[in-house]
Amino acid sequence: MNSAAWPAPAKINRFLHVVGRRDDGYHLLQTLFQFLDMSDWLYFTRTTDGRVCRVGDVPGVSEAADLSVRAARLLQEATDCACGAVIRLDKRLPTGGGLGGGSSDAATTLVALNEIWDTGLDEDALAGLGLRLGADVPVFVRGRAAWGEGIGERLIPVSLDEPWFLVVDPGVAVATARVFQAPELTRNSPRITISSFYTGGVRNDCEPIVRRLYPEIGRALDWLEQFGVARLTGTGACIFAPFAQEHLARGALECLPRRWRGWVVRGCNRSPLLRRRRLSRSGSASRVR
Ligand SMILES: C[C@@](CO)(OP(=O)(O)O)[C@H](O)COP(=O)(O)OP(=O)(O)OC[C@H]1O[C@@H](n2ccc(N)nc2=O)[C@H](O)[C@@H]1O
Ligand SMILES: Nc1ncnc2c1ncn2[C@@H]1O[C@H](COP(=O)(O)OP(=O)(O)O)[C@@H](O)[C@H]1O
Repeated sequence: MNSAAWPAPAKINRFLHVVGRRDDGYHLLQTLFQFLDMSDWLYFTRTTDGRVCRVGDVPGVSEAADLSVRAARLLQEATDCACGAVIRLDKRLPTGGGLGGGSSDAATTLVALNEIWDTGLDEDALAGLGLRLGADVPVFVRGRAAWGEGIGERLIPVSLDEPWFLVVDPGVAVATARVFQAPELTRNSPRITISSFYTGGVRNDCEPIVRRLYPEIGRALDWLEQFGVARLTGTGACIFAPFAQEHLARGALECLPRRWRGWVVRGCNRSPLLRRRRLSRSGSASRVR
């Protein structure tokens, strides 16, 4: 039995610029990923029958589509592993919220089952497998706050300030593909260097599109802006604003209109998963099929 709890933390995009587009339609980004001390929780039981299944309901996510189940099957195939797993997902992060919950569930599954099944892949191999499941999965596998380029898979670890954040969920599910398909999306933001982040010349290029497609998110941004710089994470729906001290963020949370949900959480440069995992140093990417 391996039923210990594994965290699948949230991420935010401290900023997000769209700097181009690949031939396959995917957008080239510049972004800063940071983790939040706020997680889904996953429980794994190793079995010997080779089956991967999920127990329990996850609202809006069928077992077959669940990225944790798909990640387990991918790891199994890639390593010819004969083991199976029963997966239980305690879903805490809003789905389609721009907090990367599904991608994080996939990354935690890859990292946890690599350990539980003893499949011996190293971090690069796991990140490569993760990329097949989604653009955001590699940063969760690596677990370090990062400057991201490409579609988010070219990652340079960074050490950012770790403020408290008030994160607000306006209760709308955003379809990432719909935002990226919008004709008026800015796709040619000039490339910047990391120092621009600290001098304040950054934004989230998806925000004007999201405000138009999902007016409730615009209303939430306007509300949060009274406390400081409010920004969308990823393609939304969640938004965040930093606070220098926890009590200031909690004071703002107390004023939150009742129709929205909010959390006061700490930004972290090392993800809760990184603290939990024990990656094999001798693992070999050559074991990936
Ligand atoms: C935009 C970001 C920023 O962190 O965040 P979210 O708001 O989704 O969390 C991510 O890059 C999202 O990553 P992820 O959620 O894994 O996206 P994927 O499943 O790979 O892609 C969903 C769809 O969005 C579009 N897409 C996604 C990423 C990207 N760089 N360019 C795109 O054009 C594609 O149409 C793709 O089919
Ligand atoms: N375990 C999962 N948790 C959440 N969403 C999942 C999961 N597996 C698949 N999905 C799908 O992934 C999509 C993106 O979900 P999520 O990662 O929560 O949001 P975002 O990409 O906006 O940060 C959802 O529309 C959902 O259908």
